[in-house]
Amino acid sequence: MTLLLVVTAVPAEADAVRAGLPDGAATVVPVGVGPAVAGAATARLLALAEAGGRPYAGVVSAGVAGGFTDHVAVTGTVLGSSAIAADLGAESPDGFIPVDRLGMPAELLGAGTTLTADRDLLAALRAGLPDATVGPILTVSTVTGTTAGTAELRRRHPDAVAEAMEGYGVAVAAAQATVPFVELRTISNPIGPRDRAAWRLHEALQALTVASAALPAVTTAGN
Ligand SMILES: O=C(O)c1cccc(C(=O)CC[C@H]2O[C@@H](n3cnc4c(=O)[nH]cnc43)[C@H](O)[C@@H]2O)c1
Repeated sequence: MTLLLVVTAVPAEADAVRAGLPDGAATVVPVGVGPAVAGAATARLLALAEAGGRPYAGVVSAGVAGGFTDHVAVTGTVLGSSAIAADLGAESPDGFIPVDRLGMPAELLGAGTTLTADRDLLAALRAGLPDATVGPILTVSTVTGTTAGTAELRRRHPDAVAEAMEGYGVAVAAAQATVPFVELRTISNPIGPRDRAAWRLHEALQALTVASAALPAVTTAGN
């Protein structure tokens, strides 16, 4: 039987996912914070599974996230239609330039700054989570924490529903291993001026447990 790999940033998120899953429904691993460490760790897990003759059927980047509150409420659930590397590029006097518009050779850019979720995995999760908000999820290396930063992201990505720190890195690892990818997040805080004390982590982790009950359907998607 092929298995699903669910990667989270921190152990508390992994525990929340496991609490919503039947035993053995997925391998759940906290791989660390940020796109680089999450991508590298996910790539290693995928390669080891493949080398062992038991490749994963899909990879889910799961956890809590900051939400664009015009799209989703705090404690709500979001599904990523794509993972966008929102701060990979260059600043200029005329504004931010995404890395795929810097004139570099295409072969150096992989799939570019936007990686689309696997259609079948996304459809399976949408079916199980009809109240989830679906849209692009931004991946940032720096948590947005000002009104100006929020407005700038909003201007550049008006359809984005949330930001987190791992999705794009995990998506790159999945794409290079040709394993389907999707991102599932619950909202712990609004994106905006930093107010860490107001994060509703406990409720977001509870929501993550509830949402994770939809994950077993993902294993059969597309088969
Ligand atoms: O301290 C705890 O108990 C605890 C429990 C669960 C999660 C955490 C985190 O610190 C999660 C970090 C993780 O969350 C994502 N995240 C959440 N909000 C945002 C945001 O506004 N902007 C970007 N990322 C966000 C991110 O993926 C982090 O890796 C602590």
